[in-house]
Amino acid sequence: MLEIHHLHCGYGHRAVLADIGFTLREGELLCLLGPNGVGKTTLFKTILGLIPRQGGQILIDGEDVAHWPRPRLARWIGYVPQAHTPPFPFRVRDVVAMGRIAHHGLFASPGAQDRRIADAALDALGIAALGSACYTEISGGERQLVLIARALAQQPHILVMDEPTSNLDYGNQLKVLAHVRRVAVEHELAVILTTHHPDHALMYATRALVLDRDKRHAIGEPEAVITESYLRDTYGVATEIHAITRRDGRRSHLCVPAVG
Ligand SMILES: Nc1ncnc2c1ncn2[C@@H]1O[C@H](COP(=O)(O)OP(=O)(O)OP(=O)(O)O)[C@@H](O)[C@H]1O
Repeated sequence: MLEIHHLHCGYGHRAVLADIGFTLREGELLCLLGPNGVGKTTLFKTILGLIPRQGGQILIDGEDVAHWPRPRLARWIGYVPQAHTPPFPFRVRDVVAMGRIAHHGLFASPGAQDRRIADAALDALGIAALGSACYTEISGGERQLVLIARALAQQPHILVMDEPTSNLDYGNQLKVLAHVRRVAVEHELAVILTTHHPDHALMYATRALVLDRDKRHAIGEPEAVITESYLRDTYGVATEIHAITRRDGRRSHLCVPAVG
């Protein structure tokens, strides 16, 4: 669904990432891991057309998006930004309904069906009770959940999420990742998200894309690319990655610090 070929990203003459390539298929959840400042958000902004690419191709459904008008791109890609400073004190329910703008245009009011979709997104994330609250008066974690609900209400084909769990409590981190994973499978949504937690990728991702300090990248099954040597070389910490069998019999991998 999304194909990235030899993509070069950066700001003006400043190169940040070079020669990035990967594909993202429907139903997939791709986790992007890499150290602070390596260029994860820059990659997302380039895919979203928020900054011009420095080279390469970004194809959606086989077509280069270089000259796509913004509304067409918005019908395909939903975005959950890293941080969001609310400009106006909208009600939470209205912020989520804004996700429907991609389908009807900026000046159309959301209809009953749009309201139902927005309310269902709030409900699915366990924040239906916040619907009437003022967006500027809820906590950072609640705001993050609202932005995720807005992106899901948009019903895009591709969902790009920049550290969607960074402000969430432990329970909400797991609930959001499990929900997004489920939506990806059930609605053939292609998801790419950044996280700083190897376990998020090991537990929930279908594939992982890892960037090292030299900005080289590797993509593959999470346990194939998130290795003890990658974590040691990239983050300077010793870890152990263990294969586990869960009580329901499913196999998984977990990363634990190797305490010296
Ligand atoms: N608007 C900008 N103009 C110029 N350089 C920028 C701009 N925004 C970010 N950068 C630089 O681009 C590099 C990559 O930043 P980016 O935000 O993409 O990193 P990141 O991997 O998302 O980091 P983090 O994990 O800390 O969120 C950094 O060196 C940063 O200083």
